[in-house]
Amino acid sequence: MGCVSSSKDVFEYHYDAIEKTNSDTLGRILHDQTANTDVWNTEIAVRNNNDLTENRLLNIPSEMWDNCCRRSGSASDLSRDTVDAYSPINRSDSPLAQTPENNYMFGCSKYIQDLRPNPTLKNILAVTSKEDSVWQSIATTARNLDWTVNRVTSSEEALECFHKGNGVPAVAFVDCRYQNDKTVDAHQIARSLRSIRKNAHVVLVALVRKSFVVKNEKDVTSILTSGFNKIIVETCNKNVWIKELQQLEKEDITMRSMLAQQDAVLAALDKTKDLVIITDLKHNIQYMNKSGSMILGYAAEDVVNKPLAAFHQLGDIDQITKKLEKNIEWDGKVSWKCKNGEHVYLQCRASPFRSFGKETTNYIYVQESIGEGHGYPRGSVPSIRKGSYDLKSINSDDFSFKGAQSARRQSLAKLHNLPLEAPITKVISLICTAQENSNDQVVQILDKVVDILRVTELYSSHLKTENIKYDDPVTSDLIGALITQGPVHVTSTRRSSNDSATVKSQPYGLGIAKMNFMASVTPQIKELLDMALYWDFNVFKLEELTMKRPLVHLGMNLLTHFEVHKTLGCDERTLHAWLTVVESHYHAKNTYHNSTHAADVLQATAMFLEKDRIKRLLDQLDEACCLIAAITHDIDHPGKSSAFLCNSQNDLAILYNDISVLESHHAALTFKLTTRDDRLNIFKGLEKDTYKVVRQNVIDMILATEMTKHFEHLAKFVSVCNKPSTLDDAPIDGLTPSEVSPEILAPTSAEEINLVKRMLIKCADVSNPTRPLKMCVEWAKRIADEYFNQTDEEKINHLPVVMPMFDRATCSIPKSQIGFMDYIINDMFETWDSFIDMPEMLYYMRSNYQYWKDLEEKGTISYSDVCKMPLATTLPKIPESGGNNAEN
Ligand SMILES: Nc1ncnc2c1ncn2[C@@H]1O[C@@H]2COP(=O)(O)O[C@H]2[C@H]1O
Repeated sequence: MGCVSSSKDVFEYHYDAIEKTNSDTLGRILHDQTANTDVWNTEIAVRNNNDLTENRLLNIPSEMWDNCCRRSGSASDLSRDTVDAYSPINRSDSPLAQTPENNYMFGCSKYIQDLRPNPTLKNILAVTSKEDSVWQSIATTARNLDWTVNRVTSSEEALECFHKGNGVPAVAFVDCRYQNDKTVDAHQIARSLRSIRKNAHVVLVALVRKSFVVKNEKDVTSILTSGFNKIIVETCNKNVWIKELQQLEKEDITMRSMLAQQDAVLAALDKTKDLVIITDLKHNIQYMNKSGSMILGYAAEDVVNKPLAAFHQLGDIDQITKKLEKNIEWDGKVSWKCKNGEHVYLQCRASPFRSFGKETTNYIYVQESIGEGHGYPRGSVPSIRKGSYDLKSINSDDFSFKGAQSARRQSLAKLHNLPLEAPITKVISLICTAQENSNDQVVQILDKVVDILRVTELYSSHLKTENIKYDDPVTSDLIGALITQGPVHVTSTRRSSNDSATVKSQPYGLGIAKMNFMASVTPQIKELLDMALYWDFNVFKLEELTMKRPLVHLGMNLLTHFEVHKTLGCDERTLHAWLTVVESHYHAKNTYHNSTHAADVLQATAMFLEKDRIKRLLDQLDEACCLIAAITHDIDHPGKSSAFLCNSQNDLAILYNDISVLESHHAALTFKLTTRDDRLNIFKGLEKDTYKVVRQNVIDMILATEMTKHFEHLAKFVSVCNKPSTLDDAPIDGLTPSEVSPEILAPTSAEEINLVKRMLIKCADVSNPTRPLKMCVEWAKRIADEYFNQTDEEKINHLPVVMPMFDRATCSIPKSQIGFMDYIINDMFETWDSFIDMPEMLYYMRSNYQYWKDLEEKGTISYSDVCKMPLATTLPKIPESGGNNAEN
């Protein structure tokens, strides 16, 4: 049997396919682009005694029969001049429209043989004005083979049969032997028939005289191009008709069944909510279903034959197509460009498709159906999606819990129909849609998911000391205390008689601010401040050199470096006065929460602000806010935790209703102090609206330092901000910034920038474990000391002991540091480093961690042990130095 091809290599390919598939009905056509005329150049290969030979038979003008595909008969058919042709697969009105580049093979015999033709299709219409012995032979043979045969005598009657629509014959035999017969006009019948889409698959057979085929190639072409599929030479030999009819049944009618099924599949694809795209091997779109058109907003003609990449938002289309070309399925999120400029981000499965044989013929992209308004540009999803929340069909079993679930989902469905645009309602809708087609187990799990999502504090951690399994009790105490809001719920409610929150250290007084503050500092301090923008800056040395006034010194240095006074429109004198007053409101007696800690946080903040990524994101007003927040974030810290203040019913806890007590106080006091005296009011020069912005920003950042919200802030930052930057030059996952979708790019919205600023101050606030070892250990001792003081005071005053493990005599300092780093520091700083790129910070973090681990292995190391210990001085140098070496 044969195949059709316009080029030798394709022919050979086809030859191979025939051999591999044992096909006896393969067909293929190539549009001949080399010819000037628009023709379908066809060749036929014939298997004859297992040898394949190639014959050129016909060139068929494509304008007459645009999707012709020719198939040879068997060798014996050819010898008796039977020419078969069929063309049903690629009608121009088919969505899979044929294109010059696009070649379709079809008719793999195995595939066809597997398909049983619909018996109602064994239905012949004989169109002839003369019922002679040839017709009788055809009719009798056909009826013996269980065909239904009807006869009409004119073109009009024949067309009426097709146009009526009921019981359209599968095969029409048209008598073409009498060229002058006006009652049966073969060309008119063929053309009228083919002009109606539903008749595209009717097999039209021309009954001709032998002389017609032998002598008249032009007429053969003319008959075929008018729409006939087959030309059969007249004969009364019933064996020939048996063979023809069997062949018709086995191949042509089956092909028609296949095509009907294909139409049904295409209709189904048009009805599905999923977005379906089919491409050819060159990744040009051949088909997009109606959902696709509606979701993306393109008409079929906008996309057909266009490269898929043109509708793709991400630069990773190459990765997808490369996988497909290796015959590997691809599963993931794809961002498609809509006609209106928006884009939709859909879960997509892309698969290679083999029509037959071993070679891929197409690629199919199926995008997960998602509910109304979820991911689609607004207004672009038409009523096709209506009813997608009809949940009646889900689990209509009589189990009562299912009934309850169903009712719940129905009420959720109602909720989704409200014009709510909140992301969480979209997410819940998506889940409900997913539940529609899920099994009971998945439905129950998704119900739980919905329950979790319904709580408002989506990002807040629900970690509770009672349900976290900590490695050791010190960690449990520390992390539990840090992340738990409000008072500790224990029986004792006795109020502290010695409420340290009311005890403030004396302010230093304003003094006389010099215009050139730096000129007044000692050379030693000046030298130290020259290192203010290095990560190993020694803030303890500054504390010592400035007699515990590091904040004013470092503050003046860094605020003028960032020209904060210019941004705020104030003079240096005001800046100095303000810093002096702020520093005076830090409690020098606190071992940790004193102005040295504020200076340390300020220094870390300034370093972060110097990072390229941050510089590109923040403007000067943002920078000023960050620095101001860092300076004031712990102002008037009593050296006790919020929990302590709540438990002791401190005035601040009462004022702030046990909610974010300390952070609220730091923020409120910052503005109270700053604005009550013009001489230190650094905001005095700001416009009203700008002041509002600054106030909001500073408050937001100070409140962000509250550790009970740590996981909430971190999760938000990770989910929203930790993406590649548009402005980064370095390739991101192999993509250049221009190839990366805007939606996965660096944050730009005000809210996203806020998340970055929150993360920035949070990291600065707890950066001490990422400092050089000497400083890291000093901070660890200081915070532990402060915790011990609190425990002591709690015990003395019979208050609930917030962190009982933090007992000066017994607490293991390495354990406390390992716990703090395991739960709070390591993940946060890995995340932050991946955003700002600060290798020295990570280097110290990791080596300090190892230091604590090594110590821990030696057994319990108490506070006094750590105080006595000489520090390891042989730490390896950091790969890329962030500055001088504080170890020295
Ligand atoms: N090295 C450390 N070890 C244990 N806890 C710490 C350490 N550094 C900071 N913290 C805690 O983290 C908290 C961050 O917010 P605060 O400054 O209010 O109080 C801080 C301390 O309670």
